Amino acid sequence: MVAQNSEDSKKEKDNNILKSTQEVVQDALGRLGYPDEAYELMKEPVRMITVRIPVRMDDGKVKVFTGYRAQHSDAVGPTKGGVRFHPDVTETEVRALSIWMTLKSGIVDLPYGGGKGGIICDPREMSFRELEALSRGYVRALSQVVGPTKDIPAPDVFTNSQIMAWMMDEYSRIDEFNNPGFITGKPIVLGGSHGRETATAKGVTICIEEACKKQGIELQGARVIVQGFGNAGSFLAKFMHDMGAKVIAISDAEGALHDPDGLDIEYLLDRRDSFGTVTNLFEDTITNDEMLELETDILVPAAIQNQIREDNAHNINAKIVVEAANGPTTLEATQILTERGILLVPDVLASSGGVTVSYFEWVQNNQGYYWKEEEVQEKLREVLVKAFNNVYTTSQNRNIDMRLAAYMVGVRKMTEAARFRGWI
Ligand SMILES: NC(=O)C1=CN([C@@H]2O[C@H](COP(=O)(O)OP(=O)(O)OC[C@H]3O[C@@H](n4cnc5c(N)ncnc54)[C@H](O)[C@@H]3O)[C@@H](O)[C@H]2O)C=CC1
Ligand SMILES: O=C(O)CCC(=O)C(=O)O
Repeated sequence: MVAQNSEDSKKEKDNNILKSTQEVVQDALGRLGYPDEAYELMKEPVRMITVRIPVRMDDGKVKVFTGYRAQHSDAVGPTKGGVRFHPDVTETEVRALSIWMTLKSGIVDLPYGGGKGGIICDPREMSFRELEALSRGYVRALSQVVGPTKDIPAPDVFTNSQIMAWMMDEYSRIDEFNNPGFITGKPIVLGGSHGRETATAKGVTICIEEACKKQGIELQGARVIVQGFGNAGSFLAKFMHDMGAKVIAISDAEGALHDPDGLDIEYLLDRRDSFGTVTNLFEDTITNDEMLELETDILVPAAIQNQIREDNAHNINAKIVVEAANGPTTLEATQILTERGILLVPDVLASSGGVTVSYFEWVQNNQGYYWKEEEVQEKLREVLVKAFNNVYTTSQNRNIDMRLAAYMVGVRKMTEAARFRGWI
């Protein structure tokens, strides 16, 4: 009964996420003067695929997993976006995530539409061999509809460069030649790009720097809270620490650590496991909800959806909220934070560093010529600073919050492409 209830509540939350996304997309398109057809086209993915993947588990029994791939829009170019492995993945969540990927590509001006995938599984409870079989099975099931000119996957929650390597290998076998451009976030030796592993956190860092400049906050000595200690959160905590900010709290799925004098980030990075869990090594922890309400200068949700909601938004005690995660703040909470004068830098802008360097990886794969780390970092900064200021200026000029402004910037490319193609 409890499981049923929590499943229902997750479904309800995902429905709300999709509905809110559609609401803001419609508002953004309307303000730009596009016809209703533009919204009809944009409100759902053009293609939604469900796959069933049989995997022989280590105990000899076959378990059948359910996976999804949403291809939101191919108006601009191939679809692009990560694949998450998580027990709570739902079809609705993947649909919403694919719309956000179209917005991200529009905001940072990439030649892609949005895509997103997910498999309902708990990789923390699976062996290496089982994970490999699942990753390969997912690619086999989707091989007709993905590929370097069709739909290009990448890492997301609980997936990493090893999983990308297995997927790339499987696709290359099916395609009968080595095809690194099929997927991004690969290990460097298999055609991965320098800087992809840290790209999401680097992009968030650049947005924090820009937001601090606008709000007159000195980053040196500023207090920072980071929710989630995986790919996005742990590198972000490190970058903030290296830049002289004071990371006073971090968390993972098990709980949170708080030290008003600043945490020992190097030690925590050293001790975290491959799923971004570290708080289980400590006795003196607080909950994620308690952590979100601590007084701080900068709050970065870098874990999962629905963390800042109507019921806790009034208690958020930060000057800036920068969304590294996809969908951590509900629409109602966005409004409350904005009314309270808290600057919220939305996910579709703040977390777009990952897909930006994924694009660089794909370009390098296509040309077979690889860039130095400095070149990647320089290009990433150029893209993110421009995107941040574009969204910020739109928000100031139109007197709207940064989320709506980001959506206005993000919807334009896809809609213009669809118009030129004669679709709307
Ligand atoms: N990896 C990437 O390149 C990108 C990731 N993102 C987003 O960033 C967020 C984090 O992704 P990654 O760092 O890649 O994932 P990850 O799998 O590396 O780390 C996830 C972290 O979140 C924590 N977590 C999971 N459930 C939680 C809960 N209920 N409460 C608190 N913490 C919880 C985990 O313990 C772990 O520390 C996701 O929303 C993802 O979609 C966005 C853009 C790109
Ligand atoms: O790197 C990519 O292609 C996609 C990253 C992603 O899934 C995201 O930004 O949410």
